Amino acid sequence: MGFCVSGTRATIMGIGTAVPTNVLQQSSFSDYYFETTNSNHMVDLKAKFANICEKTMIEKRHLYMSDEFIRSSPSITAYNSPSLNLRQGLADAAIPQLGAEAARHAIADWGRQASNITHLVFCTTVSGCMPGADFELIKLLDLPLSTRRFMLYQAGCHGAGISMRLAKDLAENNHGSRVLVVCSEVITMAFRGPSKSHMGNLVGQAIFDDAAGAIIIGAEPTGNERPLFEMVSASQDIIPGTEEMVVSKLYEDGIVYTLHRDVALHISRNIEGLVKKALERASLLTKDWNEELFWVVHPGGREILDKVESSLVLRKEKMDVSRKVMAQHGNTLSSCVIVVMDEMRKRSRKRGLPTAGEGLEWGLLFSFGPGLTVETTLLRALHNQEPNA
Ligand SMILES: CC(=O)CC(=O)SCCNC(=O)CCNC(=O)[C@H](O)C(C)(C)COP(=O)(O)OP(=O)(O)OC[C@H]1O[C@@H](n2cnc3c(N)ncnc32)[C@H](O)[C@@H]1OP(=O)(O)O
Repeated sequence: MGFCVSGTRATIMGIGTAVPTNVLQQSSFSDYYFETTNSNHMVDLKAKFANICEKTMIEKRHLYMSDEFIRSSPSITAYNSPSLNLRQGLADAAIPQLGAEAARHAIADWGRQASNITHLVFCTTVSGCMPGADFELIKLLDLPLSTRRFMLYQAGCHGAGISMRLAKDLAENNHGSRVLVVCSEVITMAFRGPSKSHMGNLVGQAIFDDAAGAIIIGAEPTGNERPLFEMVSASQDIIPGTEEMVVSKLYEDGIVYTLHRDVALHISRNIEGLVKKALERASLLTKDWNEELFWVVHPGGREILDKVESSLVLRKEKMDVSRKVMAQHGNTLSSCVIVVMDEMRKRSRKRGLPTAGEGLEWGLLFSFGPGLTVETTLLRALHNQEPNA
């Protein structure tokens, strides 16, 4: 069983992910963090941080920075110390490396040669240099020098949504094009010690982590391509009056962000309207959002998933995949929803379901970022990639 591809619409033809090998357990992270940042004297703050870590429902996280690097970099473990050179040096290497690993998996999943890629959209929330991570990726993957590149720095957690929307436009308007989207994130720029007067930093230290995600997007699949999802529509909205909710600035001591207590509240108050808008735009008359839709929601934090779920009156299992990715990876910024999509199609295949979208045809992908900005992608799951499905 499966659904047919409709004409020239962009489809997702391959997905890949990558994480660094250094794994931190969340249950012991407060001890590790306060020890390595020489902050054990801040007893009350440490207890508060341990409580936040527990409430995240994250189990483990992956970190590009090694234990040795963290312990030998006092300018990084301080709350604020000039450290941009050191941070940028690490990001210069990490962002393309991790992105290339995810891209190799996506290309293998797609099944065609890297030389068939025509466009590259590279996105990261951290780092900034020219020639950039997109340029490095061309070298690492030996992509054609004529690959048309788009580099998005300081993209935010909604970066995958932006990149996919751009890739959709490219794929649908350039006959035969195959767009490689890479979202690569490491928290190297923003890892810092605790401060009593900056709780948003502490929340971020408890949830943000490293991962890369890559996808291949193209229209009009050829015989040997087996698309997973069709991208029916892709849109962006700002939630009015929320620009102070998530703010990230680059200083000489790295990226400093503020996370307001009410991020989840604002997202959940607006999500129903955005769902309706996306469905109406496609003239989709779904009545039961539990029975008829699959959900790929950015795991920004436990509270965001909880509140989105309750405001849309979704059954708990509808957010299972986002929760699993959050538990196993934390919030990996822009790459997170790609990891969720990958997990969903793997789980669907394992369970023998007919589509990569938990057996359903229609689904919504949401990524959230500063602004607050919401990227909404309406997906149509085509078929499972299991050869005999
Ligand atoms: C949306 C985007 O732009 C993209 C992104 O992904 S950015 C990241 C967005 N994610 C977030 O902002 C995190 C969302 N928050 C959460 O998931 C949850 O609040 C959490 C897991 C961090 C904590 O769980 P919780 O159920 O709220 O725990 P709770 O016991 O109420 O709070 C723990 C403490 O942290 C404080 N706290 C939580 N979030 C805070 C924040 N953003 N700023 C300051 N303090 C905060 C609480 O006030 C509380 O303090 P006290 O101990 O003094 O009471």
